[in-house]
Amino acid sequence: MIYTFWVCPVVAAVVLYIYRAGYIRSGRRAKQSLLKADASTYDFLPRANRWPLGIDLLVLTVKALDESHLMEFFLDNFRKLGNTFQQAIGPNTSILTIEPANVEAILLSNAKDWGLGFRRTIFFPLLGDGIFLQEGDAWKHSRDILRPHFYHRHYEDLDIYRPHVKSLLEVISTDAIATGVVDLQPLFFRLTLDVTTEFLFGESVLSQRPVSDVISHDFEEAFDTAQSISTKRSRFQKLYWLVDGKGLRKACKIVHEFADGVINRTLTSSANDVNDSNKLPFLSTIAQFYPDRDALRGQAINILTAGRDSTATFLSWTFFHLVRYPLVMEKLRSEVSQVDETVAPLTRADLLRLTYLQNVMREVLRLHPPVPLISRTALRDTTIPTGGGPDGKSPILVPQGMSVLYSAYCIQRRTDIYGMDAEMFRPERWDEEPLRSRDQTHRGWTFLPFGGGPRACLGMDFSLTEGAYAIVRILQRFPSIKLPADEPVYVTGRERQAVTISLNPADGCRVDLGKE
Ligand code: HEM
Repeated sequence: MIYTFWVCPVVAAVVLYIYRAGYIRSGRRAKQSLLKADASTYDFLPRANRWPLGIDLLVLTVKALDESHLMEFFLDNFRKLGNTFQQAIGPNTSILTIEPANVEAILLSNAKDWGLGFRRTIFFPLLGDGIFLQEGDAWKHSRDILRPHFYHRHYEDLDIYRPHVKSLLEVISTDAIATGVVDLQPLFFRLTLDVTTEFLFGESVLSQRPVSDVISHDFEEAFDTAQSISTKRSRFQKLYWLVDGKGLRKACKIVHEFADGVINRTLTSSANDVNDSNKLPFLSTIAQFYPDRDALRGQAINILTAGRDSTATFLSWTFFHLVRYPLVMEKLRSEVSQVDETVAPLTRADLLRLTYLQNVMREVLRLHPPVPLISRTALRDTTIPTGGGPDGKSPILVPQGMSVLYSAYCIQRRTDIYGMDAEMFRPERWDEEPLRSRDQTHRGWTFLPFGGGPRACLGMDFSLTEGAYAIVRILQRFPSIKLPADEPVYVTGRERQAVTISLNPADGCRVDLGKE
């Protein structure tokens, strides 16, 4: 088992040392703060681990990861322990919650008390200094600079997606020639890479090309490796440095060299095209704010990561569900047959009018949010509003330095919020009360695939438009798409899942294109 070294004695000794030091410090601080705050201490929260240092929890977590059932494991813990509990693994004690009120406080009303914690240290070698890892004024500056590039008028006509979705349809047809069965997942990753690079650099890397561009494929491989090592590191928190620093450095070097090459090309061709500043690509416009090349590369890789992975994952889960729910597929197919690109090019507004499609996308994001778990770390002693005390309703004191994790995946499967059929893929639920009447953006902090508050996803509309357009075109081009005969079917949530930077179907998204 690849994670066996986690429990080797040397690691255990280091963990024990740091754990004791950390525990004593945070315990002292918590007691002092309690004098000031009318909140109950986290000590009384149900605990996911029983053994010291959370060795039992560590073993179970590693097993769940190995079996590709990590989110199911989290969900089981919430069902056993309640909506807010604590867990300790090694030196890290954290609180996990699926209370909408706690999420609202952390992301919005009390956001000033919360920071990104270890995210910056762990992901910096790959992502560099970009919006995902910045805080305070640096983050606000980036957000102000990047936000205007995401206005929907830039992609209202869908021109940015059109050629790449066309290439995707061609690749799917070619791949399907032999058996009629295709794994869409890797193809979606290339589609979203091509779209995002076009969006950022004004010129796509065209990774879907049949004669593969070796450099862009090396980049994809290195990008995946760097993300996977960084994600493993994030699970180790303070002990992140134990995980494959050499592999990470090697992969990051390839990613950075690739990004530098594309950035150089973009800036050189923009310099030759100074007359039409409206046509300057995203990157060239932001380059004036980031004369330092490392900073510019950082922003570019941040957007590239966000733009490629989550949208590809979202599309994979969409087809994963559609082929398993033929009635939904049929209803959706009937709706998308109302629009026809050969009559007039589709626009974003046309896609928004396809209401069943919008419901299907919401339902996919509910059951399989690409970012299933998010953490914030207390910048100072603070509280979350509910989950503590004997009745489980009092505020909870969170000492400075402690992390609170919320899981959109687990909140969005709560039966008291979504009904007893919360585990079922049923897009119709979005037309029913009370979901219909919830506010569109955060649905009362119970629908959080794009986060919330001031750091909510900047690319939400861009990715939903890309996803909607790709779904429509695939269904129109391949009207007989279905589940391959030999494909296993599990109850939703029991399928194998891979958790890297985003949540993916671990066995891909195989579909049978049937007779065209
Ligand atoms: C289905 C697709 C997507 C999902 C589910 C998603 C989800 C998220 C989530 C949950 C966050 C908040 C993270 C946090 O609170 O720590 C976020 C932030 C962000 N997303 Fe997305 N995202 C998607 C697509 C995109 C795309 C396509 C782009 C850009 C091309 C993008 C750009 C960003 C940026 C820049 C941030 C950082 C915002 C900040 O820190 O101020 N996202 N995304």
